[in-house]
Amino acid sequence: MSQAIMHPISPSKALKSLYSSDAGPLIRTGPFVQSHRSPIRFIQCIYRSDSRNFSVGVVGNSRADWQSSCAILASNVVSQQSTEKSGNADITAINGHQTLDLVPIDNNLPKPLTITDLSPAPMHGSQLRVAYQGVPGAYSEAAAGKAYPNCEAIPCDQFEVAFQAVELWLADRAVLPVENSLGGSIHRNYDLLLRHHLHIVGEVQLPVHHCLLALPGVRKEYLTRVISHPQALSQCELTLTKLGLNVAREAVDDTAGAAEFVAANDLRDTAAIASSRAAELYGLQILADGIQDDSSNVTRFVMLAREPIIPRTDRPFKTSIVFAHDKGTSVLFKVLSAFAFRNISLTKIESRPYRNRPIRVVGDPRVGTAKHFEYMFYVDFEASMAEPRAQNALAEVQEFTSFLRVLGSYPMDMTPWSPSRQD
Ligand SMILES: O=C(O)C(=O)C[C@]1(C(=O)O)C=C[C@@H](O)C=C1
Repeated sequence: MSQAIMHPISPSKALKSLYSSDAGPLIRTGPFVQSHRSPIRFIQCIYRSDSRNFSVGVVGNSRADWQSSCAILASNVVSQQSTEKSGNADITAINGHQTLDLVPIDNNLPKPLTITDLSPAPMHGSQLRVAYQGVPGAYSEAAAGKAYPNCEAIPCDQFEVAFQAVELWLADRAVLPVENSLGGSIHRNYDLLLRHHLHIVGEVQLPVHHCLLALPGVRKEYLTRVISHPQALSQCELTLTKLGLNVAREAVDDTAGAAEFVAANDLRDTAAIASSRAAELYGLQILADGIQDDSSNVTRFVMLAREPIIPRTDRPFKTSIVFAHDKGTSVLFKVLSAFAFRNISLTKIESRPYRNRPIRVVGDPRVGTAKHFEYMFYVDFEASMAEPRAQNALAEVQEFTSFLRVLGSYPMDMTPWSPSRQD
């Protein structure tokens, strides 16, 4: 990962680039995007091209088309690889349909995306550019480095800007926290996943080891305030009290930003909760090490890209979906049973307000009416969209839902567990 300190991208910079001539096209794709009972159109990005363009192959309109395409793509791994090795440029029509004339005429035509290409390299030929929220020394920067070693990490001042950076081709990927084992879900990113149309292409789980940082020479007794990201404050809540730090706790945008703020403003009464890398970068001393309330404190990040990856079955995959339904929470059990019957484990369920229709009024107006809150449900399950059982489960889920979108089907982070320090 690039070691240079970079300044975060701000919303105005991201927007300006929208109008600059060299900004690439904003292309949105979405497999399984279904809205209010319209037929599902199964779309898959199957070809990639040179620098700025890529084609989207429309696989078909029916679930059967999608299923057989997935099966064909999965079973063609070997034959496709050997075709490429032999230099034969002929491409078999997918699922028997003559979808596109793909015989290359010159070298600028789109090149086929190979099935092994789980996470395509940057199309501009340089280092992979990975947007994250925060400043250098933030845990999100470390997560970007774990997800994409040797990447160029691009700091952004807000989560929203990281999404825009990818959409506007300023970055190739975004790496964003979605949940922490102590602090819980990062709701903002769940809402942004729905509002934007990026695809989840991977996940990383990062052990988070917090330090209490202050200017050199400052002692705990001088402190009147501790500042950090709200997640970090909540992850260290009990330990701060045990350390006798019953002082004001103030939230700022990110942990490393808190360290930078203490250093830049020469604050001798304020400490920051951040990583040891932040201490190094901003010249602070470590007053206390490992102050998270649980030693196995882990944050889960997702990697986002403009294009989905092709799901596989030769390694553990996870799929993330979001859905809403017309009949309130009463059908939630039926929806979830679609997974239970197929022995598919759910690893996460989250609900957020259904902002299009947050309230449903029920009951008899003569007696009184109850106001039920409506929700969007986010579910992660342990299966790949290339597996028929996952496709069948989603077909069943679709029967009970008014909205269903697959956010991504991606390899699970299977890094061996080591709660030792990683920051
Ligand atoms: O502030 C940072 O360093 C971040 O990367 C953000 C963040 C978060 O949003 O949860 C990431 C990991 C830690 O859980 C604490 C904070």
